[in-house]
Amino acid sequence: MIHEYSQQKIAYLGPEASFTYIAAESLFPQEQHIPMTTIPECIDAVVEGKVKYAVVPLENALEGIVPLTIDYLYHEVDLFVVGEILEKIQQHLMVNRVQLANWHNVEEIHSHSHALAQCHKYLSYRFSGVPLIQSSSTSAAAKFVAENPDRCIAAIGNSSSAEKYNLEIVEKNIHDFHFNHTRFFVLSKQNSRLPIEQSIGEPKTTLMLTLPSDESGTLHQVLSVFAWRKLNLSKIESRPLKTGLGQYFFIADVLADENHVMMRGAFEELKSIGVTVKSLGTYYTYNTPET
Ligand SMILES: O=C(O)C(=O)C[C@]1(C(=O)O)C=C[C@@H](O)C=C1
Repeated sequence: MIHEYSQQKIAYLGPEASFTYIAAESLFPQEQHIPMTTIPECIDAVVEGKVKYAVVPLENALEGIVPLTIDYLYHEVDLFVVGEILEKIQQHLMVNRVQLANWHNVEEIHSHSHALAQCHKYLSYRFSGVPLIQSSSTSAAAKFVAENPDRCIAAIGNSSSAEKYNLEIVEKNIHDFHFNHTRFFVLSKQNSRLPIEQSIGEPKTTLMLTLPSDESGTLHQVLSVFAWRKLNLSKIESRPLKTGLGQYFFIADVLADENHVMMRGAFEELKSIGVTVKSLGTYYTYNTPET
């Protein structure tokens, strides 16, 4: 019997050659990559069943969390994380080849807000006063520069964008700190794990914790639930609940499987102290080739 391979659809923050595209392409080289304009559009595509998975940025080593991703997962949808991709981020300054001779005098610099922030020191030293224009992604910025050859403008992004949109890199590695990596989530409707080998490290579980309001010592209690069970938290961070000042939920990454007996016990104990626990599932980490 002949089995026909049918490609799965993977939504990503486009257009092609964004950092998110590189992450999606590295983990799903055989699948069909569907570009979206915003992170919520990527996430909604999974909810609506238009794609199997979405790849979205979650956290950058220099700039921290991507609030839109985590807030949308908490407030708007019920999805699971089935994998995590780590990617090395190198930012370059690029211009249209038509403007190559004028690049020192660029009138605007376009990029994603995270990318602009990762190059803050460089930009204020070399291009003080030049307007920084936010785009929906680094590759969208590169595409914009390619489509406007008569304007003396630059984009910040990766070398794939320069290649894809036929731009010239005029300054390489302009990010302010050498160790620049971004974490991406692979999201799915099913609480499962990706059937892909070559993962690195231990299984990780991401939890969203909502504490009972205004009770002293609750966060301390929450931390001790994990501490005495020797459950290692690799991250804990708060985000506003959007119900008023001083009200937060917490995102915690635990280096353990959610089905482990210690984790089950932790969930029970958290419930008993009034904490609402939403698990986004247990998943493994994958590296992009150059990470
Ligand atoms: O703009 C892109 O290329 C993206 O994939 C988005 C994004 C982000 O949201 O942080 C991803 C990685 C980099 O940190 C910069 C931008």
